[in-house]
Amino acid sequence: MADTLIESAKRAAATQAVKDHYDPSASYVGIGSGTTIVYVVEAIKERSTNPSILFVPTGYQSRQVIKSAGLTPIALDSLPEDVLLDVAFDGADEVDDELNCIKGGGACLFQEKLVAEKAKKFVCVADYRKKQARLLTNWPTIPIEVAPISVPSVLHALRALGSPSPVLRTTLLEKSGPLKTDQDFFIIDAPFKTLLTTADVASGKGKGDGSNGVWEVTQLSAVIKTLTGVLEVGIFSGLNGVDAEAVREKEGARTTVTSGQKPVAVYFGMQDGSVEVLDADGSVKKYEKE
Ligand SMILES: O=C(CO)[C@H](O)[C@H](O)COP(=O)(O)O
Repeated sequence: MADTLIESAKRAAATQAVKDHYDPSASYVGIGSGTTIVYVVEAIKERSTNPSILFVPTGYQSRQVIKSAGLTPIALDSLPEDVLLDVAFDGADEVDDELNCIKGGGACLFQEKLVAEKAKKFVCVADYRKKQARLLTNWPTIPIEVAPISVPSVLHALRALGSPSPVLRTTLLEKSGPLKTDQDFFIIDAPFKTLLTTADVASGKGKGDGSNGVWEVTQLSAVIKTLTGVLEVGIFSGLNGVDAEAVREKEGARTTVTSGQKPVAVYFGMQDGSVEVLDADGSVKKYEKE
């Protein structure tokens, strides 16, 4: 029963997100990974009238989902450097009040971040379990993609940063050893205390610099990213694509490398069948069950 509720919530959120953000005249659309994205692709398929749209996957599973729907995948690195995706859809493991996300539950965080950053707008789709005021409330760990040889040193550094028991993720069949990502890297799952938002820090709820083991989302992500051997961190924070573009327009060449990785909107399928949308501008919209 709970499972049916969760799947209906995912489908409702995906259908609404596609209705609001998928333009059938788009050229390039990013498609994330996980179970929720399957409903996004299903909804896109229903609306797609343009066979020339190309879909950019975030890994093996995502590519399979695109192909099974009869849509055309294109690798991210086949695109011209200056081309942006019109939109990218993806799921998340947890999303906070500021639209910061934890991703990487399915081990695809590196390519997911590349695709989110390449999109004019990244739209996140999730069910009600993922909606939490602060990250690391319900979802227990930060997924971190690392080079295999760096595992002992990264585990050691994470403990020093305040993660009590970071672990190397294994395959479901534990005896098969560590799970390998699409890059042939490994994943470390690191628990931390519940993360502060930037608003928490601004209002004096803590420095968020790791003192007493308490981190703010962006500061923790930045510190982990500096560890040698870390390819990417499963925290999507900072600017979103629309804000990043505004910075580029205002400041020109000096900041052309600025890219957004946060969603512009998150669609949550709720238990009562409605869909709640958190927008980057702080507004909340509700679509009642159809
Ligand atoms: O980040 C991801 C994979 O690395 C997924 O988007 C995330 O785990 C959500 O998955 P699901 O839709 O199955 O709950």
